[in-house]
Amino acid sequence: MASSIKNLSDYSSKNVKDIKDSTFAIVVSEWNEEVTEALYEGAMETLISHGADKKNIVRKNVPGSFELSLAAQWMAQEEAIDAVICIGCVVQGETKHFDFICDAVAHGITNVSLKYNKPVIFGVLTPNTQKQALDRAGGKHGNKGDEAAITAIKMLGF
Ligand SMILES: Nc1c(NC[C@H](O)[C@H](O)[C@H](O)CO)[nH]c(=O)[nH]c1=O
Ligand SMILES: CC(=O)[C@@H](O)COP(=O)(O)O
Repeated sequence: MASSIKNLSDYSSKNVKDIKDSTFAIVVSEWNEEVTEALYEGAMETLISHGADKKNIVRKNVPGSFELSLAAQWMAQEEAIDAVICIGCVVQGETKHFDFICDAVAHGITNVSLKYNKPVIFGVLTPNTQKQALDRAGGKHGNKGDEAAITAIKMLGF
């Protein structure tokens, strides 16, 4: 369902797990920093508003979204981490580079979650334009960071 129809920040909080003792790693890509910082803030606000303790949330930065998979693995292998949230924004350019990054990150993050048997959330925007990115980082279509955080919480309550 397109974000234009379902706002990324609209979700049900029914039966959400108590996460006061849950630990989260948030890995943030530095590419498109204006967007990824907004996504990070959305994810943090959502986790805290649902009862997460700031001392149980660790943030790590990576240069770009392509590096999210390895960083997610480094965090997921830590027994103390219950869930990993990956934050990035890959904007279509003139070449196929966009396709390779998006494909690598989607598959890489999925593989980490399956390997370590814990939620590793794909909080990565893949817009065609910077405007589409901003619309999904706290703009008219909500905040992908909110969606990523509530997804992590719901998966912990599976
Ligand atoms: N163009 C974007 C990139 N490119 C950088 C790659 O993610 C990677 O860091 C580089 O290829 C070296 O391995 N990254 C983004 O996150 N967003 C982009 O729009
Ligand atoms: C997703 C990218 O790496 C992209 O921004 C690079 O732009 P270009 O394809 O024009 O080199």
